[in-house]
Amino acid sequence: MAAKGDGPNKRPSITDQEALHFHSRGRPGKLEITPTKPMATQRDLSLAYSPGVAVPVKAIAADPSTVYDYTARGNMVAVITNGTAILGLGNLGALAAKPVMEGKAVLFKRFADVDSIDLEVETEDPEAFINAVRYLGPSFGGINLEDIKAPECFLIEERLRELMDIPVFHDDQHGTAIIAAAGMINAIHLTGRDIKTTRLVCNGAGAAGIACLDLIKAIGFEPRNVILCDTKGVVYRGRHEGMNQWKSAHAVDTPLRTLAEAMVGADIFFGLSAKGALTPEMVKTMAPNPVIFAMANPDPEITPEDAQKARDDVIIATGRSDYPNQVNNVLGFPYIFRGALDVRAKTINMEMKIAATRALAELAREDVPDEVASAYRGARPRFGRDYIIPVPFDPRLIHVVPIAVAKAAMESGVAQRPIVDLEAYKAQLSARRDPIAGVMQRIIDRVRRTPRRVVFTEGEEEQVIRAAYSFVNQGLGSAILVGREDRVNAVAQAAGLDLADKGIEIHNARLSHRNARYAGLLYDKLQRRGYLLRDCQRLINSDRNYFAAAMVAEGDADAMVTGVTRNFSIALEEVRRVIDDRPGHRVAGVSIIVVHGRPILVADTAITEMPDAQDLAEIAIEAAGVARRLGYEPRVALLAFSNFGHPVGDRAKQVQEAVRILDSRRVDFEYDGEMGADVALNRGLMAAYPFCRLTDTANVLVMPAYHAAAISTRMVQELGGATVLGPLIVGLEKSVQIVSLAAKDADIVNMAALASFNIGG
Ligand SMILES: NC(=O)C1=CN([C@@H]2O[C@H](COP(=O)(O)OP(=O)(O)OC[C@H]3O[C@@H](n4cnc5c(N)ncnc54)[C@H](OP(=O)(O)O)[C@@H]3O)[C@@H](O)[C@H]2O)C=CC1
Ligand SMILES: CC(=O)C(=O)O
Ligand SMILES: [Mg+2]
Repeated sequence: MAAKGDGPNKRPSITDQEALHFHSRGRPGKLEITPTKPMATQRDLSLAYSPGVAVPVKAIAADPSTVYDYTARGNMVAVITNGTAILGLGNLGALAAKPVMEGKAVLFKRFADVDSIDLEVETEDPEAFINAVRYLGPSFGGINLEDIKAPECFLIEERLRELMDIPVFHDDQHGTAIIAAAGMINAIHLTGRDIKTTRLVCNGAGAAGIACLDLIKAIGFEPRNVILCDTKGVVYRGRHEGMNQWKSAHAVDTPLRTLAEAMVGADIFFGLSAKGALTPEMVKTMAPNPVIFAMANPDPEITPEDAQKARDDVIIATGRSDYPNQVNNVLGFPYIFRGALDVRAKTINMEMKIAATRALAELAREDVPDEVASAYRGARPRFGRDYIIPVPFDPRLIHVVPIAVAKAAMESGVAQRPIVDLEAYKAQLSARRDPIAGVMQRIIDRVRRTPRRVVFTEGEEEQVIRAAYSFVNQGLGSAILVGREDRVNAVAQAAGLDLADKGIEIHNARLSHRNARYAGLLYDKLQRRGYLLRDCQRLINSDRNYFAAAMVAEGDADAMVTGVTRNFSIALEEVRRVIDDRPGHRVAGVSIIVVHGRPILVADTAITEMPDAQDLAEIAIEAAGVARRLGYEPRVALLAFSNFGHPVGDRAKQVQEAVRILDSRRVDFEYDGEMGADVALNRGLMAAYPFCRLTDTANVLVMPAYHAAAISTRMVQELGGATVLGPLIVGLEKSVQIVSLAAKDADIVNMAALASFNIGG
């Protein structure tokens, strides 16, 4: 299993020992169950369990459809196997299948927020297996059958589909077929073939092989051009040995008898059989520009190295994540079930499978975001021989494939709960994958309605150019890039982006006719701080932060985004030399932390190192203002290490004083303190202080000092799986946001949207 290499498209090294350690470290295995409701108090217990639980029981008994309102059924899929065809390792039994099934369950969650549990059923008797599964229907919204060998898998799936009123989907059949067909559509396109005349050989006549042939024929392959092989060779009409009805359906009239004979002149090879089944000699006999999908796991029918050694014109895909072109059902099952569950589809039919296939094929042809480039270890993939199918880490999959599947379910009449507003559905889907997306969506909607001019300061950086392009392309506003025109255009061109087409302006700070005006503005501000006019001219000419900030200060742009080439504090210092604080406001940093879909604002995460009581009160007011602008009614907790006077400490006294200042200022939002973070965020603990003025857990946390704020936000990000947006700068007269040095194009777009939303104003 060891693999070697580094750099783009090279195989990372994984040893057997690392794989075992990965599975055994910490809590053994890969998944655990987390409750979605609080279980802290006696009252919680009474609601969740007896007596409260009796109420939904009766409601469901009276109206079964309410099970989706009161239980987790609607988002719960069972991954079920008997372990008779574990990957390409063969029949190793139900117990040995558990790591793969746990893996499928976590992929469901990771990629599509579908909850899932693995069930390993110890029987090879199809009837016993069917009975074990059929009665589990009430527990689940869908059944994902996995690694059950052919031909029993066909019988089992067919019977369960008849018996159960929820989607039953054998992933190795249909998941594999969908991904393979999507990759194949693109490979055919790239090699200029016609689907009607393309010749395909499929080695492996089991679950995956048979389903692949069913699907490719449904999308246009001529049956006479498709040859199926198994351990006995070609499946020809009239063959008796090792046959079954599913193989017979794909048998052809042919004198060919062996895989080697079938491969002569073949355009495409599908390998769904076993390691090493395809030899370099066979590859040499294929048609020009041959396409090889060696999909056996974990070891393919032929390695890409051997295939490429045999033919330099080959397009090769495998089922593995450590080579380019991973044709693996992980691209399908999470998203297909997502779409099916969301419309409460009765089944997953051919129309839904074809819709998923086409959506995946089309997505691979689009420009890819930075997140995909990182998954490819920095080498941004472009549609072509080494990128015919999206990568599993593509963040667009979650809002592309489920929508296609859901629409097809609605159009083919199997959706029990059709979705009317597909745009809103798309936003919900994005939020499942990226918690910040939910918070951002309302901002994006507002920004779209009042588009602004945003200056992207570091205009020669590729991720900034991509962000500016995407900002305009999404209809969020217009973009100005600061940089040398020839450099900006060269980077844009290499990235395949036409800036002129989007009306994106480029301003070279050194050559701009506005320089004198901007230098005058800066001189007005800095002349009594030791700066000469010529110093100001030099700063405007040579430093993009000064130039862009002056542009915003002078009203030539509405907002500014910077930060990918300079440290946060340095960039902020430069901006503040040009842009004043907003009168009556305080400049502060507010971060948005999202954990389990719950957004919490934390301040001050950027500016005042050791705030006094007055500072803390002002920070609370700014942070509450941000919460309101984001659409949340603020409940502000002023934090300390103590709770309402105990234990006593100097910092705590500052916080108590800040609360008194807020009292005297009669602010119009809920606040209280001092309290610990646990009391602020846990209703049960807060209940121990019945005089606490917050009506519910806090959604704004004011930290006693910048250190505590910065340390705790980074800790929850690293240890607690939280997503953090910001710090957002608030309290400046003009809107400026500073991204982190590692910001990707999507992060920069988010910050540009926040800057346009005037979060900083
Ligand atoms: N990349 C992906 O996403 C996926 C890959 N796969 C891979 O496909 C393979 C088959 O899986 P699955 O269909 O579930 O398994 P099955 O047990 O249902 O079927 C296996 C099939 O492969 C055939 N076969 C086995 N060895 C050879 C060989 N050396 N030459 C020709 N045919 C052979 C068997 O032939 P016979 O009928 O004569 O016994 C049988 O038809 C596995 O390697 C699996 O990892 C499966 C699902 C998804
Ligand atoms: C990927 C997968 O499901 C298999 O190889 O069986
Ligand atoms: Mg499988």
